Amino acid sequence: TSGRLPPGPKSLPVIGNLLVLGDKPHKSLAKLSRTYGPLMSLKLGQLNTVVISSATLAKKILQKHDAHGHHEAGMPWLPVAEPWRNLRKICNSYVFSNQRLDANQQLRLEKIQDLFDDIQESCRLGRSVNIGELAFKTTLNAMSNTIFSLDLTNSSLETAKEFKEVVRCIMDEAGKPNLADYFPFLKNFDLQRIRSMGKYFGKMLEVFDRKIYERLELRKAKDYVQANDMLETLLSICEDSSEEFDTHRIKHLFLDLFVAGTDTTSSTMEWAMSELLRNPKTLSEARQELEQTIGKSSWLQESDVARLPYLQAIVKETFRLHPAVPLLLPRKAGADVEMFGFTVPKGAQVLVNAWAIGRDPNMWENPDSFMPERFLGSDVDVRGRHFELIPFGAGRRICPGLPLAIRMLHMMLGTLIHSFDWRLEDGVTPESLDMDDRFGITLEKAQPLRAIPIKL
Ligand code: HEM
Repeated sequence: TSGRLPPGPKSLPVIGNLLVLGDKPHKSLAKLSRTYGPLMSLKLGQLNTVVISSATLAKKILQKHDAHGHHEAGMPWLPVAEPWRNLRKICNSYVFSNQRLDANQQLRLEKIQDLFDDIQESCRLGRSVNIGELAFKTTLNAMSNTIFSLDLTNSSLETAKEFKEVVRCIMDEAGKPNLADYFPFLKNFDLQRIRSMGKYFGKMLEVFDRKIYERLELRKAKDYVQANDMLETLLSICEDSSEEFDTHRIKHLFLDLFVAGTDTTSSTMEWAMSELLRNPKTLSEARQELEQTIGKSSWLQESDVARLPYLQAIVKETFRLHPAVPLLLPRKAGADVEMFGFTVPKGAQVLVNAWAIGRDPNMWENPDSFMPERFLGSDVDVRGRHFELIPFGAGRRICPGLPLAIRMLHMMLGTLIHSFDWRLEDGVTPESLDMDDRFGITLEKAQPLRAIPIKL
């Protein structure tokens, strides 16, 4: 191998290119890639980092299987979350499968109705609402309902057996009960047997059941707006409950399933509404579609979404411009990888700039404009098959919460549009609405969106 690194800016000793990142790394990296190309290398501190900024290269890196159906693409990327394979398996087959989500959609609809009631109340009082906060509360509640509702008592024997197998497999792997300990939804599954697996396990289930419910349901959504706050809460539950809890794993699990799911979904909602308020014509077209498709007075159901192409296009367009996780999750090269004559060295961190890819002028016409129409009659979706639009990543690390997030977004946004008209606060016009973003755990709006609901 030539050992030649992909092109990139000159780096300083010790800190490397850390300074070029600034507080909006997705933007600084996109800008740098216009100079150095879609395969670019930097040094973040001592860490070799390769940044991918085109759909073509993202496809190469993220796809597990190559086009010819060979088993592996042959790229030795170390999955960062290897121990989570089993968690993912559970997620995919039991928590977020379409069958399960269809079965418990009523539980989410209840939370959508709460959302409606909250807005209705503000309507009556003529007050503005904080869209992100409302979306946050709704997502969090709908998500806990979804995740904790998992009840295998009604499932076929086969499913139950399979599930048991997965649980056993997880426990064998770690040599002691651990991962499975933290799933409150296991309470519905052969509880006696699980309890008998250890004091540790049983105690965990009890504590989590009681405390998580108390805290998630009763505290105000804004208390959780900071991911760290959520984390502190969870850690404090663990700390004052037992000396033995493996806080590291708990941290991961809940970060993954709650913080990852809640902040991302609610901030996407906030972006979508912001774009609609900036584009009143789009908003009214979306409302027309809803009225024509489901009528003026009925509730939007998850099953209606398939018949609402314009609403779907709005959600896609929001994902394109405002991917909640703009750099996806970092990958690591497990060995030297040759690419287009360059070497991505072993151990290098690989970032995929989904934000830059969504705005790549080579892929998108008028890349910076909000134009949902571009998706009408196109089969491009966000499920990891079209690499110009990968807000959920792609390949085997693709976001496991995608099916839930998609349902929640269409339901929340659809309900907001279908049931109310919206006005910006005094002094704010569609043109002057602040669309600045802030890079953090998720890419969120720097200025929270407030809007005034009006009864239709
Ligand atoms: C708009 C909503 C969401 C967006 C944009 C989003 C985006 C992402 C992205 C980009 C990744 C990394 C994928 C990669 O690097 O290839 C990810 C991972 C993950 N997401 Fe989501 N997500 C969303 C909602 C959710 C929800 C609702 C949940 C759970 C209820 C969830 C749970 C997770 C988990 C557990 C991972 C880690 C997977 C792993 O490490 O293998 N996400 N998400």
